[in-house]
Amino acid sequence: MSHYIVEPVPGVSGAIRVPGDKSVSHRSLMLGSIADGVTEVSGFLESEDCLSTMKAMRALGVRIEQIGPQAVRVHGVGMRGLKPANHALDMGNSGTAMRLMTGLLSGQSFDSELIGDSSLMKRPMERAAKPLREMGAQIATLDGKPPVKITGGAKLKGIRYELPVASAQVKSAVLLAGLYANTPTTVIEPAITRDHTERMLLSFGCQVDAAHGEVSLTPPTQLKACTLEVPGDFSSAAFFMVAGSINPKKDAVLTITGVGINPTRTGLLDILALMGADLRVVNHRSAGAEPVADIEVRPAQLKGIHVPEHLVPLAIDEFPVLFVAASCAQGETIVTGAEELRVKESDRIAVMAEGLKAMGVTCEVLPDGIRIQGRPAGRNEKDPEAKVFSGGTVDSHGDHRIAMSFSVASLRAAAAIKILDVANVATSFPDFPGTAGSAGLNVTVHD
Ligand SMILES: O=C(O)C1=C[C@@H](OP(=O)(O)O)[C@@H](O)[C@H](O)C1
Ligand SMILES: C=C(OP(=O)(O)O)C(=O)O
Repeated sequence: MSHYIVEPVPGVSGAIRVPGDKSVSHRSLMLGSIADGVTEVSGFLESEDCLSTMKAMRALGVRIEQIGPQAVRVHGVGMRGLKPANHALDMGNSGTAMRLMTGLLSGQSFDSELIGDSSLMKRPMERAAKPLREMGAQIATLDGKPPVKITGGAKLKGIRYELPVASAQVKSAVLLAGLYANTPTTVIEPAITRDHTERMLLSFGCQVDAAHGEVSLTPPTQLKACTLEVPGDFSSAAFFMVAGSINPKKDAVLTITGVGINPTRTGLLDILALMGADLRVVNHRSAGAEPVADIEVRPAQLKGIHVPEHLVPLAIDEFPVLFVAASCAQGETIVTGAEELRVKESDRIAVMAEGLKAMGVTCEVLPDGIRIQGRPAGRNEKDPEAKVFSGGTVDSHGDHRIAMSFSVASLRAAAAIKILDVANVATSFPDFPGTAGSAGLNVTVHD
């Protein structure tokens, strides 16, 4: 099992680029595959999660070429052109791939089975299966978990579905099945979640209307291939936003270039601003349907806050690294309304609390969040170099975001941090140690 050794460093600075957006990359393969014509994708994230989706689409008969670094060409087969795979489709570590594919495969004429790694096999799938069954799909799960078995040939009807949890994956699964329904489908969200599916469907010529927390899709006769540009992943940039904020190097600027700043993803910008961070979003431009900018980060003394609950879904993958920021803040940070963190690649509340405690941070696990005491008692709160973390060994429990978050903690650690079970960092950020190194962190991989 591989691990990281992360040595303390004087600070981070300079300009870095993070790899392509994972959510957008998955969707580009799925929609490109069922479009008519050839879809070219640039900035594609060649991470294990997206490669699981690529393998699945290939197994369903789609020709996908990797035509250069981060560039793929998808030879769409049309909405009715997918072929049955001759084996179960392995979605690896990816909840997004499994839930979106459940929606897409519900509308096909053939049977499919979806499996995944040991983490994914424990994650809840009924949340997607339930509305899809209401549409007429035939889906079986095992005690609500994978394998997900989809019986083909169902005649789908459009539904009006009120999501019980704020989930872009469930919303997207219903919309993808809605492409194959005989009437329009509407999804009502309890809170705003990422809208990449809606934006990309529009790029493929599909009619999607979104307003007042409702998204409606009119089933198209075809999707038209297009050219897609994938922006840098905000969730990967998040590690460096926190690194630049807790940076012990005075007056340093860390710039992350080409980051997707879709407002349904940027909750961390708002949360860090409330904590007193100095983040500047500059050089606004767009990558097709997605807004992009550069983000400049300067060190700041953060203060603890109660994170507003409406920001939780807009920052859902950023909480592990936010907990690192909160540990460096003055005073207490409270997160509530975030029970979804318990059903990600790991229980991110429990696993982060375990690691923070192992490094001397006082925190209390709540059923739906956490309470973190910034700065362990007795430290000089005025000294930007005060060490917040003791160093030592933490276990990521195979969760990529936990491993990267504790790497960022090294900036304020008294000694090296050994992070266990880090291979899954490649699911979202294949060269994290390299990019982290160019910002000034010292992350080495060991077997
Ligand atoms: O739709 C997506 O691409 C994603 C949605 C979120 O999951 P939920 O929908 O389960 O909140 C997020 O955590 C995941 O990393 C990616
Ligand atoms: C939760 C995540 O991904 P997924 O649900 O696709 O496994 C993530 O990347 O943090």
